[in-house]
Amino acid sequence: MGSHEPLLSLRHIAALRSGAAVIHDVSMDVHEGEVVALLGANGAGKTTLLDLISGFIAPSSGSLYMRGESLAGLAPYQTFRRGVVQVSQSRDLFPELSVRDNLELGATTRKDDWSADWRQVLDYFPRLEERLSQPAGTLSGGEQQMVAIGRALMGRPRILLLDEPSAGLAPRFVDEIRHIMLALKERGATMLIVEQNIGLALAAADRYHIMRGGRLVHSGDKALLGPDHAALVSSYYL
Ligand SMILES: Nc1ncnc2c1ncn2[C@@H]1O[C@H](COP(=O)(O)OP(=O)(O)OP(=O)(O)O)[C@@H](O)[C@H]1O
Repeated sequence: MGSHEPLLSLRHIAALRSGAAVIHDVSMDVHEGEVVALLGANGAGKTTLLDLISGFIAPSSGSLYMRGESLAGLAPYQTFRRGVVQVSQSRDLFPELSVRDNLELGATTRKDDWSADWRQVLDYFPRLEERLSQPAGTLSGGEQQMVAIGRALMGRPRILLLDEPSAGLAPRFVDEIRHIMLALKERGATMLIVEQNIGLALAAADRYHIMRGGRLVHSGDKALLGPDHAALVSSYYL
């Protein structure tokens, strides 16, 4: 049980959706402070894998561990309390509630003082500070994504799962997402990032896995990828 024990560990995970096998024999580790990109075409199983880690779906076989403790049978709120925080593609904001209330919801289960995280989130996303009393539903898609990420950070995640944070966003918001990923990486955050934008996914990544048909078909170190990385990575999608 040294410091080399992974923060998150998946072993031979399989899963069904509506009775069909969609994840097959996936094993992977994410270490503390590591950023891992999960790549692959639509339908490869990336979201399902994040949902398995968060406890929204139970594996049909295999095991999941957080620091050596099994996550089997835990409900999503229990994995959340262990520090697994997912920002789903749908963002799941409360559109009628203010930006402030949406952000604070991320900290409701915390007993400690979260004021430093509040300050940090507003430093990351200054445009949210100007909109704190606005209903979240009135924000642009990019701003809503910032609220979703900010709310996740208010929970002080041990591992942040990001599902396609740039999907549908205008280029300037994609740049902001890149900036925030790099800033989080700089501060030692542990992240598993699903992203169709390969360049964005790899910007902060240490390692990557490519999924196809519910399996990991290729894995590697970002540092070993050459300048043609997008072509190389996408060649595994087909
Ligand atoms: N609720 C569901 N019921 C049945 N099948 C599903 C369900 N959700 C996903 N699937 C199927 O599971 C497989 C994996 O889907 P998943 O959404 O995990 O892929 P993905 O790689 O995240 O793709 P995308 O980028 O489109 O979200 C696909 O074949 C998909 O059709």
